[in-house]
Amino acid sequence: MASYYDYDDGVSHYGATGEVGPPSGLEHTGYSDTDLLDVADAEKPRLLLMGLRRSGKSSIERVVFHKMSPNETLFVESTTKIEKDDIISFIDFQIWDFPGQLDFFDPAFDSEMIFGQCGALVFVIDAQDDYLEALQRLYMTVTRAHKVNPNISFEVFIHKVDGLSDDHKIETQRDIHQRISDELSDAQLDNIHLSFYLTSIYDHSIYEAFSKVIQKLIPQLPTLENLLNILCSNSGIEKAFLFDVLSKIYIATDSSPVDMQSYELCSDMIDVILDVSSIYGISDKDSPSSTSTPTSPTADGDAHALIRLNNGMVLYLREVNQHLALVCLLREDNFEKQGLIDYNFRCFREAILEVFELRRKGYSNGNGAADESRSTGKAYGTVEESDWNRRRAG
Ligand SMILES: Nc1nc2c(ncn2[C@@H]2O[C@H](COP(=O)(O)OP(=O)(O)OP(=O)(O)O)[C@@H](O)[C@H]2O)c(=O)[nH]1
Repeated sequence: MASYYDYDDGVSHYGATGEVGPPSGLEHTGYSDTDLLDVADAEKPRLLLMGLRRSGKSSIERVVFHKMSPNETLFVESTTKIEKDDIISFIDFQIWDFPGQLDFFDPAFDSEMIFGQCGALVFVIDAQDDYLEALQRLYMTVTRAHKVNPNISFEVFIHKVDGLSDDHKIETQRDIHQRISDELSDAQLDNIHLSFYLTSIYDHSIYEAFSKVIQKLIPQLPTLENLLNILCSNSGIEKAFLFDVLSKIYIATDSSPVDMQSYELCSDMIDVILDVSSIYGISDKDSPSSTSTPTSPTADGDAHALIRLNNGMVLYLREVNQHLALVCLLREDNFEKQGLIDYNFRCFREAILEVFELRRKGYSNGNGAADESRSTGKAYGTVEESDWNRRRAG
């Protein structure tokens, strides 16, 4: 049975009742110093968080992956060393949070090692501040990283936009895009592609942006989208999201356009279910079949929930496995055939598990997938609980 879990730092986390230490889903190693890289770290896909001091890098990481409330980030201390964070969830990767005052010309700065296995580089710009210096740093970072590893995807978060009017947001994004594109084009580096996102930790925009960043690291994305499309068209579902429950990042959605309101509703539903199940659900110890420490909201790993909205729509959540949940939005009329929807969901779940099972086998046999992961920085999801336990023990 899952519950919110309090670390010493008072941050709420999703984990298993009665566990001592970090919850099974999310572990913060909090170690520093690049010299201590071990082999396992070197193999994990890496996501770098860079930007000037106080731009909001650590806050983003804490809010998205450690459930810190946005207001608490006011007290986050400045990062002085590279902080690595193992995200052991459905998406198994490492986040490296860099200090703002990073010096690229320091001989200790090993570009090859840092950018070599990087899948994505997220550069955070404080939109409430003068951003000219940040743009210079962005240019320097992108050109250096691209030289070492041309496969990195560059993601620019134009951050703290909660303090800006809608017009100002658009104008800032346009200006930043224009300036950096001009600089890259002057240096004949037009082949470097940057993606821009308007973000704030005070709303869902940061989750939405991170979802898109992470999706680029998931090689199975087209298959997942296809499966979701098939599910939606055969079950009368208007919109479906496949969520990583721990982070509330959606790892895939069907191909109909994402509208922010539907996304927010589906994402909020996960919070509601976790909160309710942590208070009223069956505890892990109560379950006779309980042998391990599942992060599933129910003992049998088959959680589902339904919320009827006052506009004739229904929100329906089904647990896929301990890390993933499907949340969909459909018309109440279509929900009359719930049996059909549930049957289709079971087929969908089997297909998803098969996709990742194949990948996992490739990964653990070392027959190509792992090598591919190392060179592209892609994240390989796995589904077997035993596998998770093995990794945690390691
Ligand atoms: N208004 C607003 N403030 C934010 C947002 N994100 C972060 N902040 C604030 O920005 C300040 C700096 O955040 P940090 O996360 O420490 O910034 P950092 O980039 O990690 O800073 P260094 O560790 O010094 O490099 C904190 O006071 C946060 O509360 C946001 O989306 N909106």
